Amino acid sequence: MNAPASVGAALEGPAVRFEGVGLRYGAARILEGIDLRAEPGRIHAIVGPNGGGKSSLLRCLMGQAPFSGTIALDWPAAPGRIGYVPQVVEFDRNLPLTVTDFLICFMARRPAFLRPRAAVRDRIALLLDRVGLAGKARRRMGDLSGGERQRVLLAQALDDGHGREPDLMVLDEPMAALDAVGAQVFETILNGLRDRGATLIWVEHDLAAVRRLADRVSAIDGQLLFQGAPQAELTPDRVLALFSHRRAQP
Ligand SMILES: Nc1ncnc2c1ncn2[C@@H]1O[C@H](COP(=O)(O)OP(=O)(O)OP(=O)(O)O)[C@@H](O)[C@H]1O
Repeated sequence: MNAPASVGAALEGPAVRFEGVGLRYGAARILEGIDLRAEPGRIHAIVGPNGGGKSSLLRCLMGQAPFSGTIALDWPAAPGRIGYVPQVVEFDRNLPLTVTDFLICFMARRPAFLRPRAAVRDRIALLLDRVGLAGKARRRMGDLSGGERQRVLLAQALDDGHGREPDLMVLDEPMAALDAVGAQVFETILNGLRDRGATLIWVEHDLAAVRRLADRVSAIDGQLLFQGAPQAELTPDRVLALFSHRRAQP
């Protein structure tokens, strides 16, 4: 089987600017005054305590939450491709939706009950192999383990429907259920995208992984608490302060 031409091709990530971003749900102030800038060819991690607003910030970026302030994508040329790995997607065990059906919905832009074209089937096989799920194409989504489901969510973000990888990759705790091999697969994919020029914005709780992989980290708990290089910023004192931070109540 031939790999799509874009595997290994250069990517053109945008600079992503968040300026004074705020988010309220009714009276609840979820985010306030968030300023950060993610650069192409860099992995930008976002860390912070549960309920600190990390997923909400990604939802603002993806146009899924009514934020105030500015979020701008400065593409180097024409707007490129965006991949999004959400935190969780639940599937009913009785839903007759296989891994292949699920991926077809994203990649073929046509109903899953229509047989996919051979080229799409080949790309799905390639993607599943890449995330370590070869042989699971016919498994029902509801029957997958948590880690297997996370690998499928990663796979769907790696192909825009035309065999092209994302220039901007947005990931919400993609490693939460991965085993050691899955984490290794994930790290290889992340590093590969970064090395070829993608912009990566990555919400993560595993601070050791952030120190290992990220070029920059922003710590948020409703507001931006600190940001910079992970090795310099994620000191034991800073981490303790971050996770014992008490947010001001609205
Ligand atoms: N649609 C909504 N309506 C009201 N409150 C919401 C809504 N979505 C999120 N919240 C609240 O916003 C806050 C931030 O949630 P969010 O999921 O962004 O946090 P997080 O930092 O990603 O947390 P975790 O680390 O647990 O994943 C939480 O208190 C949550 O209850």
